[in-house]
Amino acid sequence: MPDAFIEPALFREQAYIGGRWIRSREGDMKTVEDPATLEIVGKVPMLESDAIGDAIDSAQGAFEQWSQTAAVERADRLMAWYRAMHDNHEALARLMTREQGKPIADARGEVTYAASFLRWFAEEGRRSLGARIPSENPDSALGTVEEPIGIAAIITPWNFPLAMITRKAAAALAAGCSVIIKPAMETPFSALALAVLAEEAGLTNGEFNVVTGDSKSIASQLCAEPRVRALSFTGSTHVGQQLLKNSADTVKHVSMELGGNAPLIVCDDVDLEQAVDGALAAKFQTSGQDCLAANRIFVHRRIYDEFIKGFSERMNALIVGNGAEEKTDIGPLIHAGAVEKAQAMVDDAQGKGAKVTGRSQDDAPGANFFMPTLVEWITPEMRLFREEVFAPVASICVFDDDDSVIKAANDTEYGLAAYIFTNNDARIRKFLRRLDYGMVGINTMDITGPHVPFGGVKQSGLGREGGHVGLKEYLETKYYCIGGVPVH
Ligand SMILES: NC(=O)c1ccc[n+]([C@@H]2O[C@H](COP(=O)([O-])OP(=O)(O)OC[C@H]3O[C@@H](n4cnc5c(N)ncnc54)[C@H](O)[C@@H]3O)[C@@H](O)[C@H]2O)c1
Ligand SMILES: N[C@@H](CC=O)C(=O)O
Repeated sequence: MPDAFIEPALFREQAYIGGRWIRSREGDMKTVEDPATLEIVGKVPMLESDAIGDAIDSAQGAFEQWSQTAAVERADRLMAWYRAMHDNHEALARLMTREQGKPIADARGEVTYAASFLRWFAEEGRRSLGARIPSENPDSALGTVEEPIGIAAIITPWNFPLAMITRKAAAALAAGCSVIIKPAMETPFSALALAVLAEEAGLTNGEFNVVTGDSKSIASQLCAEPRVRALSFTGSTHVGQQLLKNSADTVKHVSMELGGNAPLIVCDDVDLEQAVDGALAAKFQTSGQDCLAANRIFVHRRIYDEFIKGFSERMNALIVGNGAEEKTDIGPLIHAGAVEKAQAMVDDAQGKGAKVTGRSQDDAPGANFFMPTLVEWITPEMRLFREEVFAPVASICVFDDDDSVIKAANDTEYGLAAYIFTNNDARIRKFLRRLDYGMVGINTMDITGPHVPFGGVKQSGLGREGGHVGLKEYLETKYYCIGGVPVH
């Protein structure tokens, strides 16, 4: 049984398939640990392939009905689910902190963010409009209708255990698709809590399924299945590439939200306090484990010393601890491997001449914690320049002019988000045009929400989630031509 921090009504150690709660046939379970304390949170079933087959059958049956319901009825279900999330806001946040480790304030923010997609797509689903095409033949009427694509398989990461599911599932369900969710096995309980609330909202016929088990084999089965028409993945570029290959044989519609390597550029004309605030938030939110995290901070040489002074004072004041404590700013990393990777990347930079400051790692409050670290004089041959560190490590580069910083910022295979801090309008226009990224924040790092088209270019992904275009990922345009219709 979970401890008192977790609301028992939302806690399920079973998968949710076809409106039923399912255990594994052989009884195999996977243990989930609290990354802060290493205590066991609970266990989830390692489903066998026949259970995944059941999920596909249920989703197909559900699709045939759900796709035929009125859009307003689907909207009502999504709004009921939205309200259920709000009624259970604190319980969802606590469960997330327990299994993911993020500070409780961040978890509360994510619950609000995750629920916002349900409301947005409840509204947006009613506007999946077709079009009339002016005919070139006086006897024909031409147009398009938007049809739901079919079953959508949704595979999500551990860093945003609720929002990465609702951003996809709400769009798919609003469009008329049924969904099969495979959450990260580090954070399955948030997904299962979402299923408890989906059940309460009346999604009980296989429209919404959550399966747990071996990620690679479940993903392979979903990719190989022709009835699964869409695959929407959020996670690392490496796994995304594998899933793209696996989806080729059944020619699925794929949406990929992959890794980032965001540059954050601080020009010499800025309000320094605003830039320090923005850089701290862009780096340390979600304890640095965010696809939008500023992975490389470029600071103009003229303001370098002043920026570093303000940034490091504030960084060293961040409170590192168990996310369940209200005062915590930085929680644990997801597992020991993430700590090892961050240390190896810092060591690599130091070995190549970078300057490393910050509190000693000996002060870390547990095995999975990484103390906030500042690494200066980062250069392109260092791993911290090339790879996502996914830890509270701030990598700082210096620059002298606009052209060189734009070139350096674009010198990566990633292209998710970029940030600029400047008060010069001409510079804003130039950077906006030339930064090769899907999303650009100007004088802010607060760029997301249900209403925006979220997504990256290059190896950061394919497609967009959220906004009006988010619905399109789950719709096929069907063209029609009616002959023998005289046009008056
Ligand atoms: N672009 C975005 O919107 C966005 C949002 C959040 C996270 N991310 C990215 O996600 C990454 C961190 O998440 P992660 O560590 O969970 O990523 P990951 O790629 O390791 O895992 C993502 C999902 O894929 C599953 N998975 C892992 N290995 C698999 C395999 N071989 N075959 C099939 N499925 C497999 C996991 O169980 C999980 O459900 C970072 O790169 C981050 O930038 C991107
Ligand atoms: N912070 C992102 C998720 C990336 O990890 C978002 O806002 O969707």
